[in-house]
Amino acid sequence: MEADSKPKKSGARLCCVCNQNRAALKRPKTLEQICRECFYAVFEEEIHQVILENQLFKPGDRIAIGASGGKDSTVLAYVLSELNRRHNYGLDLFLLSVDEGITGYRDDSLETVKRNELQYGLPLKIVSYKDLYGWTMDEIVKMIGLKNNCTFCGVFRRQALDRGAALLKVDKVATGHNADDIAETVLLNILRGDIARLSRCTSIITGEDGPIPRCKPFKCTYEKEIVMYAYFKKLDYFSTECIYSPNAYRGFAREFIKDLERIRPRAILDIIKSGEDFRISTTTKMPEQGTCERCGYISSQKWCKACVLLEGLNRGLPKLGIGRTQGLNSDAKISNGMVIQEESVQGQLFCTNQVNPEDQFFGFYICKK
Ligand SMILES: Nc1ncnc2c1ncn2[C@@H]1O[C@H](COP(=O)(O)OP(=O)(O)OP(=O)(O)O)[C@@H](O)[C@H]1O
Repeated sequence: MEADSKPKKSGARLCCVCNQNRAALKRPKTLEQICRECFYAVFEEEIHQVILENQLFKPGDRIAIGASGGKDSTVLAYVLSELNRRHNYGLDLFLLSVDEGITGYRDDSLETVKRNELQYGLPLKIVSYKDLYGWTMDEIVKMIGLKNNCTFCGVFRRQALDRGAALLKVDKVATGHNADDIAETVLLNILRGDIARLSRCTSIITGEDGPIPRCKPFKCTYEKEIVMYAYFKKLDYFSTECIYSPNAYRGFAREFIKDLERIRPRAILDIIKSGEDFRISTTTKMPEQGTCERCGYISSQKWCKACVLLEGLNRGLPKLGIGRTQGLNSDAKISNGMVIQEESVQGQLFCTNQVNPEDQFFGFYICKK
């Protein structure tokens, strides 16, 4: 009889990486049986390689991590701090949070970010919709209901992150968008017939033509692995879904991808790859970037989307900015550097040259009536 040279451990499998320790989990991305220590190592090393291959950062860069308190951005803050120390990236890292004003959701998740600030020793900056736009999401939802509220939130958050990043004077914003998020967005853009957007959603760095570029170090990182990492490392994160996000269409795309992943884990990376290849072959052009005549933020239209949405809110016509924005964009007139609407408006718009010295983009404020 042949002698069994393998260590006997009551039916336990060995880690396929170190061949020493007992496997503690099956890696969702590769289905390999792996021990915890090796999982941490491969998880972090893959992110490090993505950062190097795509030259996401330069020594001396100031980087704001978009910190929502959720699993993705919490793991991102933790892993980036670790890699920065381990590999001497030479980065100055900051946490940047946007308070959308959602009671029972963002207020709680911001408490988590405040703890992360202390746990990881990263300075935190919080900017709020209320201060920037005069409206909280609670107030917006009260006015417009649940339908379409994600449009307001998404547009405002994008600008709010840029404005917070400008206050921190950072070179780049890193967000926790993961491979599942990107695959989902690829599918959604295809389903909407919006091939032109595949370029932006699959790019690991975006906004290089805008005020502050963004990057996604988790572009190739699977959501399930992020959850496992956070769980095993006992990271402090907030795990409730937004109370205002009944985005059914995205939900279907998400479920579809999860089903595909169960059958074939590589499907997630393959969808992203398909999105990238579409990008190469498409001749569809994105609109040219200019600046919003009202607030100075980047825009391909006369007015940026946030100004159009705000105008609707302030005029008590919240649907104004949903869908096509052409009307408002052709209505606005400029007089002495101020934007004047032809019709009388319920909520008046005031433009001012008194720019907050710390704020590079906005030279106006809007008073809500
Ligand atoms: N309120 C916010 N403040 C700062 N950054 C944010 C905020 N909301 C989202 N982000 C950034 O955008 C990324 C993607 O946001 P999304 O809303 O898809 O959340 P998510 O996939 O649940 O991520 P997370 O688990 O980090 O909340 C986040 O990982 C984070 O980096």
